[in-house]
Amino acid sequence: MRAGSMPPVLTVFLRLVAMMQRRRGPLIVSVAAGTLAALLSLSPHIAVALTLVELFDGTPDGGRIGLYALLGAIGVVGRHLAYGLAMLVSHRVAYATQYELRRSLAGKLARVPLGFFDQRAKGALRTTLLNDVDMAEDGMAHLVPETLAALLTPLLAFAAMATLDWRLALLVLAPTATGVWLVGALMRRGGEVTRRYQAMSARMAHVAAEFAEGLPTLRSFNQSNQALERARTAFAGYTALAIDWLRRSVAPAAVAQLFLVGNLMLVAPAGVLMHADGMIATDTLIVFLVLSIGFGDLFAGIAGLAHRLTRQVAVLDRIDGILEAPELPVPAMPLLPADGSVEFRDVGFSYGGRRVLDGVSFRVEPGRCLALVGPSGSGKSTIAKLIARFHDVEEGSVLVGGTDVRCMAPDGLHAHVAMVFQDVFLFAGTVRDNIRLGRPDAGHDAVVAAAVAAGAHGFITRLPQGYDTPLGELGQGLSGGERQRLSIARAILKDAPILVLDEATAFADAENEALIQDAVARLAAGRTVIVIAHRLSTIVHADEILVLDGGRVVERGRHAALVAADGVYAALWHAHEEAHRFHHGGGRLAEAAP
Ligand SMILES: Nc1ncnc2c1ncn2[C@@H]1O[C@H](COP(=O)(O)OP(=O)(O)OP(=O)(O)O)[C@@H](O)[C@H]1O
Repeated sequence: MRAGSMPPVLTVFLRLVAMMQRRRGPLIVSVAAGTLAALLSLSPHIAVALTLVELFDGTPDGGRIGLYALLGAIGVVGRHLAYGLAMLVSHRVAYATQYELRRSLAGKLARVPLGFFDQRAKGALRTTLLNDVDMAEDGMAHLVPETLAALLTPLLAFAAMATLDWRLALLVLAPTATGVWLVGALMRRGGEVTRRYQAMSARMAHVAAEFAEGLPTLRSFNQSNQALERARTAFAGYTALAIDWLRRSVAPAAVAQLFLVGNLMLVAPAGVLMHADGMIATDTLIVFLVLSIGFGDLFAGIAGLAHRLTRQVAVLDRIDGILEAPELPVPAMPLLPADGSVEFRDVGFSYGGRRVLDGVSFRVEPGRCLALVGPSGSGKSTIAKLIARFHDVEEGSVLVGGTDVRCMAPDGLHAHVAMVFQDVFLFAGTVRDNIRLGRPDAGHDAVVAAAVAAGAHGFITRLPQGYDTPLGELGQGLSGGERQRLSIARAILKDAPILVLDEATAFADAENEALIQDAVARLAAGRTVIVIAHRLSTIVHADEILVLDGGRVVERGRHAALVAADGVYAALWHAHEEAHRFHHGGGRLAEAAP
């Protein structure tokens, strides 16, 4: 937490207030109405006190007693009206702030480097945008006004009591103040436990999701016992932590609660002694006895409020984690790419201090094909991502169309580069909308032409509503190959001069593979292609092959020369030939590039 040694409750409170800062006026109205409501909650006590005073007077006046009863009743009604007003105003403020918060989060996500999404699970982002913002709304609508009212009301009530008799007023306050201090101490200790509790909940959610999604695969490999064990451990850990937390906090919380409402135990004997000594009048004693009961109630909710505030810590941390994420600097006068070339000049790059690319240089002329080959983890995908500026390089430079990507506006760069990755994202919308992501203003004919070229038209027309068929979330109901062909149709429609391709056929079946290779060949024709090759047969005609190992270029050249050199590539090639001795496909992608 940034606010140093400040107690977490206070920091969270101030952060919530800061979020609502722009709506200070309505916030003040809400707090004032909430305070009034809490003060009016004392009205029955005051009515009872005044009635008792009247009764002990010797000559009670029925009319006056009736008036006190009426005032008490009006107070109760007024309390509910004031509370309603406080909630109405604070919810309006909170919902408006929540909307702005979601808008700034979404806006921020549109500006952070694309590499930002590598590091976090998509589920976590969804949780922050939906659940965390909802939780923050609860914080803003309820916790801020209620906490302020819960603190202001006793202060005002105390001031009123002090005008009657300051000594008794202090006695009313003493146990409550001790209780508040205890609650604070409890919260400081509880902050760490709450964090651990939330981390454990997140871990349990992760294990549960993995368990539910992975169970079919695990069971088919007879490995479900292990997963079951992992899930059991997580569930047990969660329960143990919850019980530990309960054990540590219940007793101190009960003691704190006792102090918060225990003022009558002090005021009653002290008041009676003072009355016997003639230090206070009977009226004053009655008023204090009755009010000290109500005064304790004013504080009763404060422990609950403080606990709910501490639970906001993780929520606000996650929201701030997004809002404060660094953005890529965008040039004031962006330049445009001049052609379809791609060049790396001595590029060095690390992920969080771990070096993954070192001194990588190459140049692909417009319309040519460069293939990236190498073992898993050698840096192929990282090179592909740096072309689209998912991250900024640490050393050297990446040039697209002769222009450093850091000198371009993101829109300009993305219009110039199409990426087709194995991990196809389809959103809930029609097939047409999904293809149109490539060019939102494209007409029906252009969409169909792209689908035809991508070999997707056939299966689309067999769908119940053709191009208007709504796709379930993430394109459920389509096969892997069909999803890939939709993503190729998208890229064809986009018609960018540079294509970065993670060779998408690795997991397709034989029929799909042929279709996808044809589609990719049509997509690649006439463009600059940088392909991450998993199957060497598809890149034998590439203009240059870059062999990577541990983030360095260890060999480079054309296929024939590399095989002849008898180095790393030749070994990979022989292994490939061995594995595909009976396989006769391939060679089409690189043939398509001139
Ligand atoms: N977002 C990330 N954060 C941290 N490390 C990463 C990240 N992405 C990749 N890496 C690491 O960087 C190295 C290079 O990864 P990269 O994905 O570029 O390799 P690759 O050659 O494409 O591998 P593969 O063929 O398995 O896809 C790997 O060691 C990988 O673990």
